[in-house]
Order: sequence, then C-alpha cells, then structure tokens
Amino acid sequence: MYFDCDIRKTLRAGKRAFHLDVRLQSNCQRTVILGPSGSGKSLTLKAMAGLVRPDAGYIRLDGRTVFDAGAGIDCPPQRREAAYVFQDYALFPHLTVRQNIGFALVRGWFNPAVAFRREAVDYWLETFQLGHLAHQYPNELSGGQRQRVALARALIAGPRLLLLDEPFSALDPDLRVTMRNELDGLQRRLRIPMVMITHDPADAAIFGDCIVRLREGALDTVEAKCREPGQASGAEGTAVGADAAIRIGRNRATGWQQDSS
Ligand SMILES: Nc1ncnc2c1ncn2[C@@H]1O[C@H](COP(=O)(O)OP(=O)(O)OP(=O)(O)O)[C@@H](O)[C@H]1O
Repeated sequence: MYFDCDIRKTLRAGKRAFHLDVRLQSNCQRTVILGPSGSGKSLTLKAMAGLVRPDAGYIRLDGRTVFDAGAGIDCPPQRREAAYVFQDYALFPHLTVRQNIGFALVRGWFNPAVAFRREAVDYWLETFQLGHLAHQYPNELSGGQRQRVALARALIAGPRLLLLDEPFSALDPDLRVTMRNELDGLQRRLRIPMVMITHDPADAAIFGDCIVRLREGALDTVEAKCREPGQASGAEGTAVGADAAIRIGRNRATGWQQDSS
C-alpha cells in the first residue's frame, strides 16, 4: 500500500466546527483527490505530510506508520519521506534556485551557500532544465520555472510519496498543458507514487488512476480506472483493478456543522 490512512480531526472557528473523517488506503501509483472547496482535501493531504496533526487515527505511508494517535507516534514531516508541493510552491524568496533545491539536503539551521554544489542538485537542475537559472531568485522566474524548482526541491530527498496540492492552478492555460505533460512523463519515468489535489478534470483524466471525491470532510465516491466490472464500490467497499486497489471507509455525516456547545 502506498498509503493507508484512517484519520479524524475537528477544527473550530468561532461557533462552527469542521469534522474530517477519512479512511482511505491505496496502492494506485496516481491518486487524485477531488471535491468542492472546503471539503477537506488539503487537510487530508497535509495530515499525510505531517503538516496537520489528526486528533485520532493512524497514517501509514509505504507500509511505515508515520502517525498513530493511540501508540503516540507522530513523525515530523522531514522524517515521513513524503514530499509536499504547495499550491503556491512556497519557494524561499531569499534563496537562489540552486539553494532552494539544495535546501532539502542541508541539516541544521544553515541555508545552503550560494555556491552550494552537490551532484544531486546538478542532476535535478539538469532534469528540469534549470541549469541556466541556477543563480536566479524565485521572483526572477516564470510560473512554470517556479513549479519546476518546487518539484526538484521535493524530489531531491528521494521521497517515497509525492503529495501535490493543485500543482497547476497558478499557471496559465498553455503552460498548464506543458507542465501537466512534463509531470506525467516524469512520474512514469521515476515511478514515484503521487497523490494530487485538483479542481481540473483534465488533471483527473491524466493522473486519476484512482479518483477520490471528498464531500464535507468525508469520502463521497471512489473510482479506480482499471476496476474490473462487478466489483464492489461505494461508501464501504473495495474497488480493485489490475494494478490498483483502493479501499474506502465510512462516510459519516460530517462537515461544517453548528457547534451546539
Ligand atoms: N485552522 C483552521 N481552523 C478552522 N477551520 C479550518 C482551518 N483550516 C481549515 N479549516 C476548514 O476546514 C475545511 C476544509 O479545509 P481544506 O483546506 O481541507 O479544504 P479544501 O477542500 O482543500 O478546499 P479548497 O479546494 O478551497 O482548497 C474548510 O471549511 C476550512 O475552512
């Protein structure tokens, strides 16, 4: 299983509470999470990355337990071997392209030096055709170049899972097509499993080996593209295909509710 999560979390803002209650396990190379705004997509992905701490449940990534509320396990994000790429890429504005990419290789409080050289950084600069931009800063890059830097920074640490939060939303339509094709080719080449949040049906068509729909903090539907006819699917079931299996859990009445307290 690339991931296996059973998480619950309640977030409160004033008198309202949002309840996330998601159980999901998948061995699909490419999983897409869809759902209306505010349905809990980012919270789910961030919980997997270790950026949001669930109140209860567990998270296993590639067979390794990175969070288990009952057992008191909560690996910090940098030890989860899952790379999270933010919607706005979250590059460090004061670091060059080379330093941004090298950041994941540096331990402690120090940023990589401007002249930071490592074979791995050179490899990713070349892979993403960023070599000629190595000394530029994020505000001197185009949207597509920034996205490539963010992906290179995510991949350099050799993650077991790539978590992408709307990776193309900041790009104009033409560039979106280009970068979608680039990521498609890269993922096929590296065979790195990924989970992507998107609103764009074109992303789901390309990357959705499994498509998970969330609604009001809970699982709504799951589709596995290569699902064999007649196999179970629904709120409690399993959809299994040739190389894809996804199991989905309860779909309780969750989401934004008036807090009665
Ligand atoms: N820190 C917080 N405190 C209170 N509520 C929060 C907090 N963070 C998120 N929420 C609420 O949790 C719900 C789910 O948020 P989430 O970011 O996961 O939505 P999403 O499905 O990713 O939406 P979008 O597509 O708009 O990014 C939202 O209703 C949001 O307002």
